[in-house]
Amino acid sequence: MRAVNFSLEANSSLDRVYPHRDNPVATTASINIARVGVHYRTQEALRDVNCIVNLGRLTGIFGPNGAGKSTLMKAMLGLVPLSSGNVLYQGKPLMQQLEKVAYVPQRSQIDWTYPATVWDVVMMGRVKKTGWLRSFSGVSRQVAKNALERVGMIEYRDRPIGQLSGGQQQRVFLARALAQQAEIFCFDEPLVGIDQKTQSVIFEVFHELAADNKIVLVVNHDLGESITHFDDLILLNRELIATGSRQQVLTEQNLYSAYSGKVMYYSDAA
Ligand SMILES: Nc1ncnc2c1ncn2[C@@H]1O[C@H](COP(=O)(O)OP(=O)(O)OP(=O)(O)O)[C@@H](O)[C@H]1O
Repeated sequence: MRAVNFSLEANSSLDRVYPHRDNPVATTASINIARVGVHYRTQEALRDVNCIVNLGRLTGIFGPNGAGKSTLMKAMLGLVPLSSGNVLYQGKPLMQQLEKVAYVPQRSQIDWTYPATVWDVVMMGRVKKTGWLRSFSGVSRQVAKNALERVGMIEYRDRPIGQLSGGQQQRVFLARALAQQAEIFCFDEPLVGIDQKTQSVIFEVFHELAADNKIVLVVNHDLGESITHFDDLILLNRELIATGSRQQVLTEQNLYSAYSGKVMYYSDAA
């Protein structure tokens, strides 16, 4: 596994644990999630969530099953309605800037029987730049080719997506996200049901995107070693339990609060 830099932020831990509430540290380039609540009919899925997603950081949304992780991501992107609060990016509602977002939903929400090749799927990532009725430019084709090469899937370009393994399918959707040339990358459970090679490729790309000053937000539930890849965490259980750098969030107390009891997690503390 690659070496991970565990340096702590300059801010004090209290500043970072609830940054939005008490010590706003958001820059205009961050995503600022303020007092977000979501209801599904009468059921409250999220209550009063306040946090910041910083650019240039790999941020994970963690929490137990049913904690509202996917709901938070969907609410940010307008895929489920907010019952309270707002989500701003660069000081303006994120929902009015969705052309800046690449979103990869959970595998279970994708129709793998859809008759599309790997190439078709990645070119769909260019539609926002090109428009539906325009033919794709040479630039778009080159961007798509580069993206497929980046994830090691170029030789599968003519393969129907339904004929790929889970890991290969995830890499194709990662390539589609790259082809979008977005500012904000949102992935819902990209590590579920994938092989080790795909996991390595995914994290390499995530780190490259963060190093390129993109916002990279990932819903994940695995508290194993892969958690060490994340710079910042948002720990949820229907409400915000903690947020900040990974080291600040991964405390026994926070995990106890989120998981209602003792939980095993990977610790990189010395
Ligand atoms: N479309 C929906 N209609 C009604 N309830 C929903 C809907 N989507 C999610 N829920 C409920 O909202 C709560 C939060 O769900 P969500 O999928 O956001 O959690 P999660 O943390 O992503 O869970 P998991 O790790 O199991 O995917 C759950 O109780 C879930 O059953």
